[in-house]
Amino acid sequence: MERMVDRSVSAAEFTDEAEAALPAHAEVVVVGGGIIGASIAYHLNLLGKKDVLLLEANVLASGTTWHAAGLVNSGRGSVALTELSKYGARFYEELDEKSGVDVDFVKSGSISIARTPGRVDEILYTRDIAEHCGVPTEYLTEERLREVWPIADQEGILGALLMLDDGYMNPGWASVAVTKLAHEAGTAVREHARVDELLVENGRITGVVTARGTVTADTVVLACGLWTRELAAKVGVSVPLYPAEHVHVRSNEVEGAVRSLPVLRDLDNSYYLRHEHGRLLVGAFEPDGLPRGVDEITSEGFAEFPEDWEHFSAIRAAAESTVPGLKGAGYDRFLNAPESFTPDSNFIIGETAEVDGLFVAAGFNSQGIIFAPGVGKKLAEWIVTGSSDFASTALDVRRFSPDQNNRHYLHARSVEALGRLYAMHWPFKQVHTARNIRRTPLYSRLEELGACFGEINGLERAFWYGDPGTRPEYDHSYGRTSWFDNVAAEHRATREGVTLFDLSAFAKFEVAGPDALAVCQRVATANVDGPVDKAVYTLFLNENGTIEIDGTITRLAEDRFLVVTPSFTQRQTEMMLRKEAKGRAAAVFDATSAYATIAVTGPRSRELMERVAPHEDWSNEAQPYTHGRRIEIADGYAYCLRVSFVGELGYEVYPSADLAVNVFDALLEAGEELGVRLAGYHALDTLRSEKGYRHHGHDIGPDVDPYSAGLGFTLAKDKPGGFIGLEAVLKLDPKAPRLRTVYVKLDDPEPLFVHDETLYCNGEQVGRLSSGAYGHSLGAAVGLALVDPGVDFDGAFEVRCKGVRYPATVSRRPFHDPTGERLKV
Ligand SMILES: NCCCC(=O)O
Repeated sequence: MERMVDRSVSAAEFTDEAEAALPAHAEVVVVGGGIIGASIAYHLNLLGKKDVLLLEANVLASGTTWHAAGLVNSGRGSVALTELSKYGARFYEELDEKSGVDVDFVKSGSISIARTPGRVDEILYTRDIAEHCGVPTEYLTEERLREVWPIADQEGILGALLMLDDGYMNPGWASVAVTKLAHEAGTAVREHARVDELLVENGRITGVVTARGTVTADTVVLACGLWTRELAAKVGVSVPLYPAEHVHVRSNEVEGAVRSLPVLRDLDNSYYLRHEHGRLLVGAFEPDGLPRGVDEITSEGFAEFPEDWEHFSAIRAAAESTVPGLKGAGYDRFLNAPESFTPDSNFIIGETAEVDGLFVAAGFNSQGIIFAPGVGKKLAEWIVTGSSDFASTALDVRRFSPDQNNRHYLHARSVEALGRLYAMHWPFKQVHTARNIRRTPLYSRLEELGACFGEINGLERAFWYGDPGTRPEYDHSYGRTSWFDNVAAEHRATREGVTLFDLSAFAKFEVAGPDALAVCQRVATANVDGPVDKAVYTLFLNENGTIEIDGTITRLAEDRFLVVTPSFTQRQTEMMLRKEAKGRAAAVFDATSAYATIAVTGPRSRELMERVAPHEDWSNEAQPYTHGRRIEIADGYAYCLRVSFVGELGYEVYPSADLAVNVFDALLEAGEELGVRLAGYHALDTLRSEKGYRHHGHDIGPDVDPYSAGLGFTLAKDKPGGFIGLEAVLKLDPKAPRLRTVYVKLDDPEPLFVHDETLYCNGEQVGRLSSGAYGHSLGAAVGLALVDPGVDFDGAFEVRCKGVRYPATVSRRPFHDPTGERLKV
């Protein structure tokens, strides 16, 4: 039976109810009968949700799933994603037996080959992370590669990593198998039931309207692939994803193409090879993808685009050069079909900011098969418990700016989205499409002054500054880059003199009105009922008691608060504040773009402030640490907070956007004699790593509770009215946290941290680096780690970087200024 790319799969395989009338109500409606929707429904059933309805516009698996290549690949760039893919690989291995459907899972393993030294570094990092997660790997010698992939020409191959538990299977039948399991566990399945509208009342989802009638629901999950954006947009919900062409072709029979042949990824040449019936499938992840608007997709199911051999020619040439047997074999199928891609190439899951009870799982960037089981499980838990419990920050639907949902922007970005999967994942790698869309008020000035920009959340930020007279450009490496010394100089200037950082990307909200205090008290763990002009560092928890956001709240007046949080939590912060403000006498105003934020930082920052704002008293008494005030500065006024994210004396100045350039220029001019320098986000990261300040999305997130993060001091458990997550927190024992946050420094000054390195104590794995950077003052890589709480602090520590274990020093206290003296001078 020809089952790959099979268009005959349907719920008819296991039920005759697929065309039956729709129920009037379901507790959860899952929209989309592909493998993602099926997995969500099934995992909901496993958690005890039995009233689940799965709606498919066409027949099962007729969206993106049918033309997937069915690759099962657990090698990922982070522990969080590897845990999800590991779950997927194990799930598929058992799927035949569990479901009674032959999904043809072949545990062949998969190999990533490296043709450049940088790629060798990358696969070594992938191996470190895999092994951290208990995923077996083998770094192949030339001889072993010849043994497992005898039909490849090894010319130009510098390294190869075999992931032993990987493989491939039939995606359409896997989708049927999972839907069948869900059906047996309680899910009602309906085909030819396209959802046309979502019903929303008072900010909450109440149901769906389909071609076959209306179904009311408490929760709706959109798992309908590239159609998700348009459906969500109908109710004002932003889900930025965009379709692009994705191609795989199948050769005629090739000698040596056998079932047991591992999937081969030639990442540097942007293609993969997998066996199929004695033939080879060649799949393309070309750097110059071809985006297509939804209006170009004319078919509701089994959508395809025409063959385009010309666009495919570079991939074909590369594949035929690696596998000489492919040359002349000819091809019997060219499959070109749409998949959906997101602006940052991570998929999109979670509850939407705009509509309560409306969840999303879409934009899988061609990785839907491997992630379907893990995402199904995690999203089902999220729905049932009300919040995520894993490191989902980088996947959360709320991470985007609403502007990133613009179709012109998405089209431009999607050109590179496909290729990003196989492109080098250099540390600090930047996107090159759809740039300069959102800029801070200081952007042009910073550009003139040599800023090298990076993009996060669609917003340009100054990451580092080039030498005068040069045009700063990123080069990339897993080792030291050409701009390493520039960052070092910015770092040292901050520790020793004074620097300016443009931190205008911060999300900023004003909460005002008689109930403003009540709103802020509910969302914040800290007690913000302090004196006017006092800033408080706080966490925002979810009901499960883990961390959603961190930031500062400053009381501007009795009834007015300034909430400042990380840039990519802007939507989430807004959602939390608005939810609490609902029905209360409080207004929430998103002031993110209304104000710039200029951080004036370093031991000489006071001197600079004295010069630029001479009418103010800059003594410690007049403005102690963590206090704010309105100051007369340059040619106007601005709010000024005495806080710091780098561990030095410092001020954050918040001029209105229209005054920002004036204030910035005045700071530069006044600072000239003091040797003021500009500094960017990379220096910010090196500085805060030495100081041990947590970075949201790495050291803290929904997988970490306040005690594990070492942030128990932010919990005002006795404050009137409590806070979101208090009940869950009260169940935790502060003296016996689940994990512990510690500070780690390598003894050897040479190696660099990338992400998620494994920490060992006395030879045993005890945790991982949650973030790290080069500590230019300390002269070595430095970071934070989440470790087993019982770790032996007197033990011998090591950190694994690219397969080598380096001795490390682990401390309970930050390495830089542990008592905070430098902040309070
Ligand atoms: N959908 C194709 C997946 C490609 C890969 O996992 O390498």
